[in-house]
Amino acid sequence: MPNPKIISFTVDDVRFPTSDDADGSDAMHGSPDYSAAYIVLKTDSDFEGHGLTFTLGRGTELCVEAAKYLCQFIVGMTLDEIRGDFAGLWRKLTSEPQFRWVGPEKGVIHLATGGVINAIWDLYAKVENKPLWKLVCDMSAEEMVSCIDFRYLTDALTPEEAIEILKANDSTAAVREKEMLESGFPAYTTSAGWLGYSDEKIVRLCNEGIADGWSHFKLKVGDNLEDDRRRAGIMRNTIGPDRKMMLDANQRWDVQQAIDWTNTLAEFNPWWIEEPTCPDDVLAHKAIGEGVHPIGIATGEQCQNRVMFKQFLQAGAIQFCQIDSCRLGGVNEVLSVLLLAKKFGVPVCPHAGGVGLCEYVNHLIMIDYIRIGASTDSHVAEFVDHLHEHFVDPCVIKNAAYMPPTAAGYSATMKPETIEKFRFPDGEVWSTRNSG
Ligand SMILES: C[C@H](O)[C@@H](O)[C@@H](O)[C@H](O)C(=O)O
Repeated sequence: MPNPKIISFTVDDVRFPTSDDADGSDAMHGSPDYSAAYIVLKTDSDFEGHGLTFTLGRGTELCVEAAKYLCQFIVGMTLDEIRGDFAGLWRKLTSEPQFRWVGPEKGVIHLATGGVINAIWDLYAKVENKPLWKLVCDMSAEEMVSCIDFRYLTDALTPEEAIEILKANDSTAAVREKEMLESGFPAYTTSAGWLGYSDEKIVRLCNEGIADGWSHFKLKVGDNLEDDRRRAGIMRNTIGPDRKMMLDANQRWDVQQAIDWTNTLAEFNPWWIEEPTCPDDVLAHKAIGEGVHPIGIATGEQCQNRVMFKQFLQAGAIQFCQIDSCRLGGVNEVLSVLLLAKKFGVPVCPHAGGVGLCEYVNHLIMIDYIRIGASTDSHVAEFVDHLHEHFVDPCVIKNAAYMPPTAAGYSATMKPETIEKFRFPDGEVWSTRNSG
């Protein structure tokens, strides 16, 4: 097996201007420019590792600087050295004394950790000539668990319990892998329900979604209650009584407001309310859940790290666990949250509304289904239909299901022409705007 050594890196700020009809618009962020700090690890061979952060607009500048800082620590390391103690490297990066203070394990520095760690996984999978999901699914339970830093987790999950969870699924994993290769993992669409869309556009997109086989639709809410009642009614009427509708408030409310607003929309039979309040407030989610039952509580896209997820799960504060492939510190930390969710019996429904997130998530749901969660009951992964054309290995959706990626790596590689055109500030798209 080749053993490339990381010898240098580049980190670019790649930004996509908001689309005219406001794809991506929500109650807290408006219609942002989707962006990425795009990391390329270069080696002494032809192999490269590519990773990215999902960021909005100018926030990318901070992620670029943080990623450059972290990359310094892996230059000079061989892949064998990294995989020999992957949890050790993860601990080293997240515990770096000069930078730990600006986290720890949250915000810009943790987004950058995720980007760098995922670039290493991309390199690792390319060297093994496997898509990332297959690389991880082929690991023994012990190997997989050795990638995880269990610091701060052992009151809820020990390495021994994690190994037990994985081993209990071993004998049936091959059947699930075959099933994924044949029919894929169930997905839901957010693309019909952005806040900036007209009523007519919601109806048209829902009808197109139904024709394409979608059975789960998400609606952004939280800006104006009357508008939300009208829009939720339109979506429910268009998709009919049997398809699922989910609501997403992007952290807009305080506790009582969240309860009242959600209950006003209860007549439209939503399945979950997502991010009703501050993403760090475990007890508030618990209280909202009690106040809106039987509507479930979903959160995770801004859940900082495994420790926060641990508390949401321990407190019974969420009914849907929305891991985020870029917010968490890479595959290593994602694995720990998948295992925690399995232990607490909460379905994992990954967040993917961002650039590159669907491409990453496609691998993570395969790992969860084949080796960890092992169920599609109430498990459904987000799909957002824009910006996939910039990726060399874009996700594939068939009959409203994610199909397992087939190319080697972790699917974050962007097309060279995309980097050239959208790099900030000198790419064609931005230099023309800036001078205009
Ligand atoms: C700013 C982004 O578009 C978010 O609105 C998006 O990630 C969203 O919360 C989602 O659930 O997909």
